[in-house]
Amino acid sequence: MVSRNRSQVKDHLGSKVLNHPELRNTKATEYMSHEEKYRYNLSRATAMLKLIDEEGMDVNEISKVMSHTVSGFTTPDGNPLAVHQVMFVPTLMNQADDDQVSRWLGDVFNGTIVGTYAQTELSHGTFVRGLRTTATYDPASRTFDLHTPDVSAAKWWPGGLGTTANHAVVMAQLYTDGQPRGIHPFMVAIRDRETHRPLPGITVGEIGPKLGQNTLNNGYLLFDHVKVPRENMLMRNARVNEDGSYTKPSHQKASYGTMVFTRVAIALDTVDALQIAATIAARYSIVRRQGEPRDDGQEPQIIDYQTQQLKVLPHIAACYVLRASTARLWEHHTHVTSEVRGGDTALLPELHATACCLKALVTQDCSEAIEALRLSCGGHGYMTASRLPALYAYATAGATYEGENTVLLLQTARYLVKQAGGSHAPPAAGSAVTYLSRPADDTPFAVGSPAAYVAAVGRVARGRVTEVAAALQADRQTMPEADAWNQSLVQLVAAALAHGRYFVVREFAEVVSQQSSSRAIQQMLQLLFSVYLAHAVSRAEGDFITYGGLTPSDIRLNRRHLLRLLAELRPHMIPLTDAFDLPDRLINSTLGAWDGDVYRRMFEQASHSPLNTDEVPASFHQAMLRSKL
Ligand SMILES: CCCCCCCC/C=C\CCCCCCCCCCCCCCCC(=O)SCCNC(=O)CCNC(=O)[C@H](O)C(C)(C)COP(=O)(O)OP(=O)(O)OC[C@H]1O[C@@H](n2cnc3c(N)ncnc32)[C@H](O)[C@@H]1OP(=O)(O)O
Ligand SMILES: Cc1cc2nc3c(=O)[nH]c(=O)nc-3n(C[C@H](O)[C@H](O)[C@H](O)COP(=O)(O)OP(=O)(O)OC[C@H]3O[C@@H](n4cnc5c(N)ncnc54)[C@H](O)[C@@H]3O)c2cc1C
Repeated sequence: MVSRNRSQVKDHLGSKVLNHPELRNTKATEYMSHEEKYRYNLSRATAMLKLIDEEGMDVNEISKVMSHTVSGFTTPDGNPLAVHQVMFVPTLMNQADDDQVSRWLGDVFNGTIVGTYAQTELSHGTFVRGLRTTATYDPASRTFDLHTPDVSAAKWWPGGLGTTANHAVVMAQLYTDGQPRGIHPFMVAIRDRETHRPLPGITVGEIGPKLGQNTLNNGYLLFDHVKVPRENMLMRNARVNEDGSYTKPSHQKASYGTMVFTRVAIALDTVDALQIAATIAARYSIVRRQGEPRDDGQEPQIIDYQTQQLKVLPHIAACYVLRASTARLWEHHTHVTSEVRGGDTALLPELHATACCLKALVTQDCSEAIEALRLSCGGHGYMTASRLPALYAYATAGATYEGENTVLLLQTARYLVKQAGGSHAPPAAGSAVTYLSRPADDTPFAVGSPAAYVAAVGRVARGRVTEVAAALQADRQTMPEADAWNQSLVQLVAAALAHGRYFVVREFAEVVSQQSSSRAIQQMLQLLFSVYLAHAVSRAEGDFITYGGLTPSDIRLNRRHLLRLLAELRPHMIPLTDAFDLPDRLINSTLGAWDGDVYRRMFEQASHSPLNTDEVPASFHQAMLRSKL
């Protein structure tokens, strides 16, 4: 199938998804019960899966239909099949051997097997090595015994596990030949394929309400000595032979591959949520007029307040910059994964380090930005029907799942300090860390020069990383490793974020320089880039003085420069958000529709409140009168 660019995919989806017979008629779910919401979202998620199958979509296209933009329309309260599609299927494809793939994938694609990715336990999420579910091999029966030693080791969180999945990839501590072999993946049937009842030895259920995505259907799972055939350990990487002998994987962390993939997918996808929020806030900021009338007798559009421009416009620039860098990461992931499948794992450490820091940077920036955009819509931004609360709930979940952000930044920092100290294999050509082994870029700072800003961002990253690497090295001489590491945690996290910021701006600088289709587009990209850079400096002025070579006078100039740039960007705000190409039904917000008919839509949504059905609700007689208030 010919690969389509993002916009073409949306056009294609526009007809396929929005007009799909089982998807086109949407219902308001706000007043549904938990169970009704689940049923509604599950039936729509199933229709989407069928569509993916009928269309024969490749992974890039699946990523678009599973994206937040589309899922807000198909499964507004969370997709109970998301983890099946984004984690379970990719795990089978990348970690099952060829025999296993041919054994299971037919049933996965015909919908007989529906799965989840069961890793996190009640007492362990971050520290994967600490998981306590065991898989003990018995050569006599050629089975693994899967067991949950106590309730704190119950699997807790997996999406779709609650009531949807009948299989799980279970991450468990492997014991064979009496030896612990670390965490490995096992394909486990948890519910009967026909009756959907839990299989013997399995306790399973749903964990309860959350901040958002309540139909993601997160669940719990316990095993009471459940026997699993030897052939159900995923064996593309490590193997357990019939006699119990163990063959190591080609890379120690090969079984963590699904997490790398999902981090990349989350980074890419969270920008979609930001694009929706930015479109809503931009449109509302034009429609909304409030304040002392101006010379023309009209109250001002709120976007003409300088403070409102600062709340909205830098986040539109961020949509462009983060979209470009996460798309590049996605391409890089595809390349490295094919190398790893061919047995060459040389690029894996850096991919892991980059995926960790971009997932963290993007989810952190996007959740902060969406909250700022929600506040920019005043009271109406607090309404569920604005869609902004749900967008925030979605983005902020990304800061926790698939590796809590602080923990992921520390993984990146670990790689960076090793590179800075020369104790890691030297980076490959084109690596994102070569700047650490070169002299600092001494391009002098000048407002108005994106190249000078990029150089300063690079000096901050270099300064942060080398400083913390030196502090760590010094502490290691006087205290145990764990204490030395803990002593530097805050600075390590800051160093990893600074490195992530440098990655992002370098990638975008390249995108701008390679753009040749139109001078006007290039100028617009340059303006967006300038806004992003000036805003980045304004958010971390101390860093740019300490490490970036900026003076207090540069900082003052940058503040003024940013405000001038915002005024320059303001007339382009609507075309720039229209260019995200988001149909109203995908935006699904009272405040963010293309025609700007905000107030009529707000009344229309209020008419759905069940409390408005009767002029005097029954509760008045039942509660208020009886209690003689
Ligand atoms: C054709 C059909 C195909 C289908 C394809 C479908 C495609 C769909 C596509 C796209 C969809 C996009 C849109 C959708 C977007 C998403 C929607 C989201 C919906 C909801 C989904 C919710 C999902 C959430 C799921 C989860 O949360 S699962 C649980 C995740 N858990 C974690 O992430 C735990 C975090 N902790 C860890 O990862 C580890 O514990 C640790 C912190 C890394 C430490 O590990 P460990 O203790 O084992 O490490 P050490 O022993 O200390 O060793 C460290 C060394 O190891 C290296 N390392 C660590 N990890 C990795 C790795 N992953 N890879 C490589 N190397 C690794 C590290 O660098 C150290 O190396 P050293 O050299 O320094 O020693
Ligand atoms: C909506 C949602 C969906 C999920 N879906 C799935 C799923 O499908 N499958 C699955 O297996 N899991 C899933 N999870 C679980 C998720 O992956 C974990 O919650 C996540 O990895 C964080 O782990 P934790 O809960 O143990 O956090 P904790 O590690 O307990 O974090 C608490 C605090 O401790 C800090 N901390 C912990 N360790 C360190 C350290 N070494 N250094 C410094 N600070 C540290 C953290 O920074 C954080 O501030 C989901 C979670 C959510 C919220």
